[in-house]
Amino acid sequence: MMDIDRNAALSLRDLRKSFGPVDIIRGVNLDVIPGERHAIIGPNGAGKSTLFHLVSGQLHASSGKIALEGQDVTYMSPEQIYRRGLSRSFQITNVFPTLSVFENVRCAVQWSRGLRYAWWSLVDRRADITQAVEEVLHQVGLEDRRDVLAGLMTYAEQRALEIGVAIAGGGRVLLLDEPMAGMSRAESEHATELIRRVSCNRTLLMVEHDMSVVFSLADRISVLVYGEVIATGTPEAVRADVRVQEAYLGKDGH
Ligand SMILES: Nc1ncnc2c1ncn2[C@@H]1O[C@H](COP(=O)(O)OP(=O)(O)OP(=O)(O)O)[C@@H](O)[C@H]1O
Repeated sequence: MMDIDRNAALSLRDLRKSFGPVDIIRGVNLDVIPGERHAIIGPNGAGKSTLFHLVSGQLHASSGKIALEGQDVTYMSPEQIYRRGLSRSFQITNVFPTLSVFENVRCAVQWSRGLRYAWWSLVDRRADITQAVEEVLHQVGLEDRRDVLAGLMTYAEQRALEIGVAIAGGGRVLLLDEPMAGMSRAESEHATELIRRVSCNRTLLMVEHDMSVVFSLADRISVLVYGEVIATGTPEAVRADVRVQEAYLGKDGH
C-alpha cells in the first residue's frame, strides 16, 4: 500500500468499509490538496455519504488509512478529528430551531473552544467569542438575521447557518454534504457564492448532486462509482473522461 501523502489536507489510502458481507467502500485512494475545492460526485448509493462518515469519524474503516494534514486519524472519534481541524455539515439540517442565529453560532464557537460548561452570563461578556461569532455571521451573510430564531428562517438560510456552525470551529478542512439539496436555482446560486467565500482560506471537500454547482465551484472532482474512485481531475478532465461519461454523466451534456 502506498503511504499517505503527508502534504495533503486529507489523504485516503486503500480505504475500505463493509457492512456485514457487503463492501461499500472498496479501496479508495484520494489526496485532497490544501486549499482546493474538491467535489465528490457519483450515482445514488455509490458510497459518498459513507466516505464522509469515515473521514469525519462517524464510522470506522474496515481497513485502510485516513490522514488529516499528515496525522493518522483513521480510528479517532468525531470529536478528536474535529479538534484536529476538520469541520463538517450534515445532509440533515443541524441547527437548534429555538435558539437565535447568533446563539447557534455562539454554541459552536464556545464548544470548539472547550467552554461547554461555562456560565452563559460569563460567556456573554467574552468579547472574543462575540467577535468570532460576528465574523462567522458576516462570512455566511447572516448578520442581519442574528436575532431571528433559527427555526423561523427559510430553509436556505438554515443551510447557510449550518455552514456557519460548521466553520465556527475554525477547522481548516471543511466537509459539506449536499449543501444544495432541496434548494431552488436562485437559492443554490446564492449558496454557491457563500461556499466560494467561506472556502477561500480553507480546504473544501463536498458531496453534491447539482452538477452545475459542482462544475462551477470545484477545482477538482473525484467520481465515486460502486465504492471506487474511477477518476480524479479538473472539471474539464472529468467531463472528458470516457469512463466517467459511461458510468455516470451520461450523454446529455452535463
Ligand atoms: N449502516 C449501513 N448498513 C448497511 N448498509 C449501509 C449502511 N449505510 C449505508 N449503507 C449502504 O451503502 C450504500 C452506499 O450508501 P451511501 O449513503 O454512502 O451512498 P451515497 O453515494 O451517499 O448515496 P446518495 O447519493 O443516495 O446519498 C448503499 O447501498 C446503502 O444502502
